[in-house]
Parts: sequence; C-alpha cells; structure tokens
Amino acid sequence: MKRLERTFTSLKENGRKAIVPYIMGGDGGLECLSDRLIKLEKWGATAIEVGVPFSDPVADGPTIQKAGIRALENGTTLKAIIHELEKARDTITIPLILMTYMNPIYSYGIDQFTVDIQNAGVDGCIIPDLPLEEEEIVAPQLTKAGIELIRLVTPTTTLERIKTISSRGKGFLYAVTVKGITGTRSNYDQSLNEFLQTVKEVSSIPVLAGFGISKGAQMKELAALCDGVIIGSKVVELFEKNDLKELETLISVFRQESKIM
Ligand SMILES: O=P(O)(O)OC[C@@H](O)[C@@H](O)c1c[nH]c2ccccc12
Repeated sequence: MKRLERTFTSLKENGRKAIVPYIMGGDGGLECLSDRLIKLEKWGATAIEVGVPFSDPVADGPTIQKAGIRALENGTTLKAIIHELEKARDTITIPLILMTYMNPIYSYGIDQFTVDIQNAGVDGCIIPDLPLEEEEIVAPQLTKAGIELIRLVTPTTTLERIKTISSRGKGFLYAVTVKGITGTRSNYDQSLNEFLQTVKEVSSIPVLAGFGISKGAQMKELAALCDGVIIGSKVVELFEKNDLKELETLISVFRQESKIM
C-alpha cells in the first residue's frame, strides 16, 4: 500500500481526521523548507502540501501570491524544491504532496518531472489548472511512478463529474469550500454543509476540505463533515510572522480533538 493510502487507512482505524498544512516552497529561503516540514510533522500534521511558486497562480489569493513572489525573488525553482524534498525525505515520514500549476511541469519536462519527484519521495501532486479532460498528458506517468494525482471538486462541480473525479485515483479528493480563490475567510456559504455531505456520499476515497480555513472552530466544524482539512494561507502567514507557537497550537490542538469528532 502506498504512503497516502496507508496514512488514511490508519487515520480511519484510529478514528482521526486529517490535518494537512500547506507551505510555499522557498518562502523564507529554501533552507527553511526542510526545517518547516520537520516542525509540521512534529506538531501532528497528517501530510504536508508544498507549493511551487509561479508567476501566474490563478487559484491563489493574496497571502499565497505574496509568498510565491517572495519565493521567486529568492530564486526558488521547481528543481531546487524537488532537490530539497529529496533531502528532507530521509527525515520526514508523512506523505508529501507537491502543488504546482501545469506550466512549470511543462517547462521542466513531464517525464523528467515524474522521475525526479518519484526519486524525491513525493506521494501526490495537486495541479489546479489541469482539467479532467486534459489529464492524459500527465496522469499516466504519475500513476506509473506510484504518485497520486489529487483532484479538486468545487461547489460548482456537477454530481456526475464529482462521481467521475472520485472514481479516479486513490489518494484523496480535495473539496474546495468556496467559489473563489485561496485565503482565510470568516464565513462560509450556507450550502457548504450540503456540498461536503454530497461529496462524502459520492466519493469512494477520503475527502479533505480546503480553502478559507484558519480557525480551530472552523476546522472542527468542517472536519466533522468529511475526512479532514487543508490549511494554507493561515500557515503561510504564521510562518511569515514567525509565530510558531500559534501554529503549533493550531495543529496540535486539532490533532488531539480530532480523535473524538
Ligand atoms: O489558503 P487556504 O485558503 O487555506 O487554502 C489552501 C490552499 O492554500 C492550498 O491548498 C493551495 C494553495 N494554492 C492552491 C491552488 C489550488 C488549490 C489549492 C491550493
């Protein structure tokens, strides 16, 4: 069984929910990357999503965009991130998910990209601008390399499409909670509960909710409706402010409380 599948199986057996923090690779300098991964694992992250900075990040809100700009200004490249992940893999035991738009993969070369991330021990890939209909350009290579393509569904995705999407792959389904971009939010649309319940009913693989989540109460509320949560902007913001205490509390409290949800 692959690392992602194994992780979710054991989570389920232990009656726990997943917490997946997102960080921008190269934000704060590439040398911070493995240190941040180690900290997040120690505090209780289930898996970690590592973003690749890109000049046209169409799904990213202001916080992640700014982190991307900082990382690009540091000279961060996809190659350098993969290299850091490969080094960190000796220490990190939880699944690592690489989040990148299609363009950097194209310019890297799809085959080389697959080989390199496989060697680096990457477990999954999120490619937000790769629609289902275009997947064939990269999905077969990833599957062959044992890397899960993590697909997204949103509140505008039709039921039929959710079914199709969830029937592909074995990692998890990323349920985007909003009709919009990443970034913390204080309120959700009322229809969100229904959306998550529908995705949960239809999906044969774990469902994680992401976009806009930043507070303990939100995390608990949403995790109760699915298999866990993904937190991006808040994590990026706390690392940027170097407020490690608050970040540790956010993750470790959720982890403790998620046992009884
Ligand atoms: O930042 P938020 O609102 O907590 O959302 C998670 C998100 O940042 C992370 O998963 C992500 C960053 N960029 C993306 C682009 C598409 C999908 C997902 C992402």
